[in-house]
Amino acid sequence: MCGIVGVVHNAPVNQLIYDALLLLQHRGQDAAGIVTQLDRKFFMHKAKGMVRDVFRTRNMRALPGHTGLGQVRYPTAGNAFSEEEAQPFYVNAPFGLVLVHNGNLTNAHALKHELFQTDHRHINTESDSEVLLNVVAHEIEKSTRGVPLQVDDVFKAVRAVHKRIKGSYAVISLIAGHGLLAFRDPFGIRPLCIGRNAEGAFMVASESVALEGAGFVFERDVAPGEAVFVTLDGQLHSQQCADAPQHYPCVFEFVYLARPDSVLDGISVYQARLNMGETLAKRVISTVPPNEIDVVIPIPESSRPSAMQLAQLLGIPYREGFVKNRYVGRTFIMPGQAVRKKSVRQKLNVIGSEFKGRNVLLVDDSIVRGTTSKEIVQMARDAGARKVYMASAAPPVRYPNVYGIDMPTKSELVAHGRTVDEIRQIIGCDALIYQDVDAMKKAIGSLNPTLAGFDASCFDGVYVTGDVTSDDIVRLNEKRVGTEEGDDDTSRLALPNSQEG
Ligand SMILES: O=P(O)(O)OC[C@H]1O[C@H](OP(=O)(O)OP(=O)(O)O)[C@H](O)[C@@H]1O
Ligand SMILES: NC(=O)CC[C@H](N)C(=O)O
Ligand SMILES: [Mg+2]
Repeated sequence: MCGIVGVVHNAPVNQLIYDALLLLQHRGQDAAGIVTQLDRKFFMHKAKGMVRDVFRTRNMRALPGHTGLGQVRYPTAGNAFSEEEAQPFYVNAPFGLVLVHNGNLTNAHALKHELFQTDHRHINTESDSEVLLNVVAHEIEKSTRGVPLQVDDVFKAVRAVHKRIKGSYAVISLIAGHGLLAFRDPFGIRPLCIGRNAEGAFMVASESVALEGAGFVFERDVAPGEAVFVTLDGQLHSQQCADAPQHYPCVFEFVYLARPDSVLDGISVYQARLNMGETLAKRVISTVPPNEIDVVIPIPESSRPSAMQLAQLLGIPYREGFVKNRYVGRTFIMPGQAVRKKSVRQKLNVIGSEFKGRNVLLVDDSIVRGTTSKEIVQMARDAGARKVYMASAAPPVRYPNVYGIDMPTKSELVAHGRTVDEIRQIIGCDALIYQDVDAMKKAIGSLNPTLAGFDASCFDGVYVTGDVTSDDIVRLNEKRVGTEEGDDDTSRLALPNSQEG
């Protein structure tokens, strides 16, 4: 996941986009970029780093114009350490296009070849988003050849794009001199919503929190497969461009990725997490008698709503036992296992008195590589806890994700090919309680019964697009492994009884 935003206004947009990106920072910490448009000229600044570091006053001054877009990147393709893969991407024809992308294409490799051989287009990075931009450019070129661009040409192009690209994509693009185009894949895997402000300006963003924070009012989600086109004078056009759209948003957005104060696809992320805490409480009762738990302690940040609800249902005190260093970012979306591991200790510190002599139930939203839980359990023991139980508001993460979450290899997932007791031994806790896959889907899905379901592939191995082959997964793995600076891939976890396949 990355965070994306686009604005069409009748006033300067640079600060609005900056503010929105700050509110989307939790979706990507690796690189950030903004493009604005004045007349027909694009102005771009992008670099590696967090929003605050990438944009200095001089950079902001150099971003004039009333239309623009931006992105915060969490790499899921290509190389996390490459500055040139920061977004937005630009091509000069047709018209001049810039594009930002949240998601991951599963056929980028084949498309890159096809673009070169058939469309005579050159891709200069390993980024799937550069491939996507070139497919969009080629299809707009085809649909408008020789005549001025009409709104229908844009939709025709998106229809063709849907047919060529596979995987997950929420996209915002600017067509120089014409307007802002946004579209979402036919399964609506990655989120995208539209808002308007009092002056009639439009903002399209990954999460509703970005709209609200920038003074816009949420209007609606972009539907799966739908394209919206906002002309430079502020006219909004929209059309369904997919043949058989079905709504399967990524369940991991609700588990971890999105901010709790966002509402995605009609579901409050906060309420989804409360509901998961409720169903998790039932699982806890059947594993550890509640009278053997003295205190419920969340692992900051994302697990708090679930832990709070769980504690309330069990009638056990909810206490803060870990203090988060607010200057350390999210560890899961950091590139490289070595840096992730070091960061857990830098990020979280114990309040010893909450652990000493107590049986504690630690609650996290998810256990992926096990980096956090392993460290945290040890920290609880070092602080004098008698028994350390661990509960995860999400089920075991057993399968690679190919739709924009950086867990491409089975071997890095602590739950892959292991029983819960084997995972418990690795993490080092006295009992380990996981959410159940169906219970999770029901807990979140009950908040919007109109959804067809969820992409929960990392939990159940079902890839909703229906076209992901094991070869695709291997290829996506190859692209990622070995790209992580300072990574100790083979020693990621000290696994006593590995059954990796
Ligand atoms: O098993 P792991 O591979 O360690 O991944 C899971 C952990 O990573 C995330 O926390 P993160 O620090 O990224 O963000 P948060 O502050 O939002 O909880 C998540 O909330 C879990 O705590
Ligand atoms: N997490 C994302 O959405 C990543 C977008 C794109 N695949 C990249 O790696 O830059
Ligand atoms: Mg966490």
